[in-house]
Amino acid sequence: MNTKKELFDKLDGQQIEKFTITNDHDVSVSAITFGATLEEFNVPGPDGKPTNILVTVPTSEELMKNQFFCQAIGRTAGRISNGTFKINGKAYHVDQNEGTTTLHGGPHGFNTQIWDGAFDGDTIVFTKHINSSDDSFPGNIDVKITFSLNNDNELTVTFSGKSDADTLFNPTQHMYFNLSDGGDINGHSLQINADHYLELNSNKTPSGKKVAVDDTPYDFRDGQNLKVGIADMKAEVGHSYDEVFEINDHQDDEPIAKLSDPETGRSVSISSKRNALVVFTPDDLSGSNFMIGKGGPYMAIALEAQNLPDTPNHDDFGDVTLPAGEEKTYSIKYKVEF
Ligand SMILES: OC[C@H]1O[C@H](O[C@H]2[C@H](O)[C@@H](O)[C@H](O)O[C@@H]2CO)[C@H](O)[C@@H](O)[C@@H]1O
Repeated sequence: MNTKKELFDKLDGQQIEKFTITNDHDVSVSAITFGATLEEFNVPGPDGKPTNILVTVPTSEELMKNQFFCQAIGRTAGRISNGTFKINGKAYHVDQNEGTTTLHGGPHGFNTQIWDGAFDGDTIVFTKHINSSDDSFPGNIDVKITFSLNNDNELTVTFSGKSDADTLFNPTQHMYFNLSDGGDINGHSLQINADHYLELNSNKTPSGKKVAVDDTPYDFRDGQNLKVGIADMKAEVGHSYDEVFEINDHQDDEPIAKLSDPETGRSVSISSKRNALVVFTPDDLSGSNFMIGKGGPYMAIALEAQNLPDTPNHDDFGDVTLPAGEEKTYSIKYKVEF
């Protein structure tokens, strides 16, 4: 296992650092301190050259455009309706960044912060103290995000939070994958361990209704080709995937989803103990300066393991409260095969 720290770029005069871990199979992971962003998850290509299976952009400036490319998301992933929620009966209102909705932690979420970075052995450790006055959520919170890679080609991202007042904590990593060698994701296949998805309002906040996936393009239980799925979605629903799947009860280490590319033989299995996976297949990501030249339609699929969004506004969505003084930790594991 090798580690390396280098300068990535500068943002507003501040140095953005890049931390890289490489394992014994030439799989490597690089994260930068702006937005706790994963810039690279490389596997050896057929010619032995590193092939990045993440779709992201090459500068901090471009990350600022807010597409959330492979960035850390928090305090709360997904949308909070009207930026309003209650914790133990007390009402809170946080800053909105999408009309009346708070998306991905609002305008000052984890993805907008410059994190303090260091190695702890082979593990990349990013920390940040975020005041309530910085992001409008209740409680001053200490957050730690770690990225580790083992010799089984497993990347684990771990989020820990501790706040001095009751707050919400539902973080994720906004991973955009493309397992091809320069193509799109149309030939990829996706399997998800989910019997239900959430019905969404026109502003993409959950209506509260959970819908069975049976006989719909939302049924990924036995695996589904994405081109077929997207075409069926467009025909039956009117748009491609930007959906919240409720993950079935499962063993802790049983993957919740697997993305595979039959053409390159690459796959990523995602493990998480939480109850949701967001799947987002943007129709066209042209216009950004992508790291690996995969511009155009269906160049990436975002897979975001998290708790069901808008949690406190729905009785049966679970609990993402972080009580004052308690520490909560969530991990997401990505196992790559090639
Ligand atoms: O501005 C970029 C895109 O922002 C939204 O997409 C988000 C999507 O709705 C979420 O479910 C997912 O978790 O994150 C996406 C990135 O923020 C807009 O809906 C989309 O139209 C924009 O292209």
